[in-house]
Amino acid sequence: MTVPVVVLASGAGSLLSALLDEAARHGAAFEVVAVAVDRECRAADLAAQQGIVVITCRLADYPDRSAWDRALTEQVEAFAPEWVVTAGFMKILGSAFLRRFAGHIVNSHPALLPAFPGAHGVADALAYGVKITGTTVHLVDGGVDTGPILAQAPVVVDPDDTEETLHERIKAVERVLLTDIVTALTTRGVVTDGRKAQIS
Ligand SMILES: Nc1nc2c(c(=O)[nH]1)N[C@@H](CN(C=O)c1ccc(C(=O)N[C@@H](CCC(=O)O)C(=O)O)cc1)CN2
Ligand SMILES: NCC(=O)N[C@@H]1O[C@H](COP(=O)([O-])[O-])[C@@H](O)[C@H]1O
Repeated sequence: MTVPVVVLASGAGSLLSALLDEAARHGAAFEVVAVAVDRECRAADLAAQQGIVVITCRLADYPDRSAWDRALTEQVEAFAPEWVVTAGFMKILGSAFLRRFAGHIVNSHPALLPAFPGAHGVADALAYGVKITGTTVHLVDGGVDTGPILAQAPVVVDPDDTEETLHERIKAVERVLLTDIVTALTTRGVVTDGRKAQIS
């Protein structure tokens, strides 16, 4: 029995693609039952091409942020996911969504949290001059990129890196790490104790 997962995305969809490849594997632990996006993006096109339901929930279509958050929550809830994965989803989820899926939202961030949180983690790390950055997979809590960390992996910064070249190398690591963690969560679950999270 596969575990239902909804993926939220906003961008090129390479992390989504890795999740879909894993879900298509014989014996996969999870199934992507829907993809939710906040804008037209390649991730939406990729999902549609593979016959997966795409939920498009644009902030501009709602009177305010709370209404958007409630609408996104209701539309995702309709698919009864066991887990929600934010894979390049570029909106901060609000209280309705966080309450409904508390403890069951996992995010991939392209930096070694708590360093460089937010929407521009790769650019911020490059600008700071770090020699090593990386990726973090974490549970989403009431903050932004503050949830309990599930896994991290390092990526060396090259002297001639641009944001694009560095981000592509980070994504290559993310695709493997996020897929492994989603598989682990959907087969073994997770135990949290304050800031600490341990996959069972
Ligand atoms: N409540 C939470 N929502 C989300 C989290 C989280 O940790 N808590 N993680 C993000 C993903 N993310 C970093 O990994 C992230 C994405 C976007 C932003 C942000 O500041 N977004 C702005 C708009 C930026 C833009 O459109 O370019 C906003 O929402 O107003 C911060 C962190 C997924 N959601
Ligand atoms: N703070 C959120 C954030 O920056 N998320 C990042 O967006 C990229 C999506 O790539 P993709 O569209 O190719 O899957 C990923 O690197 C992910 O960590």
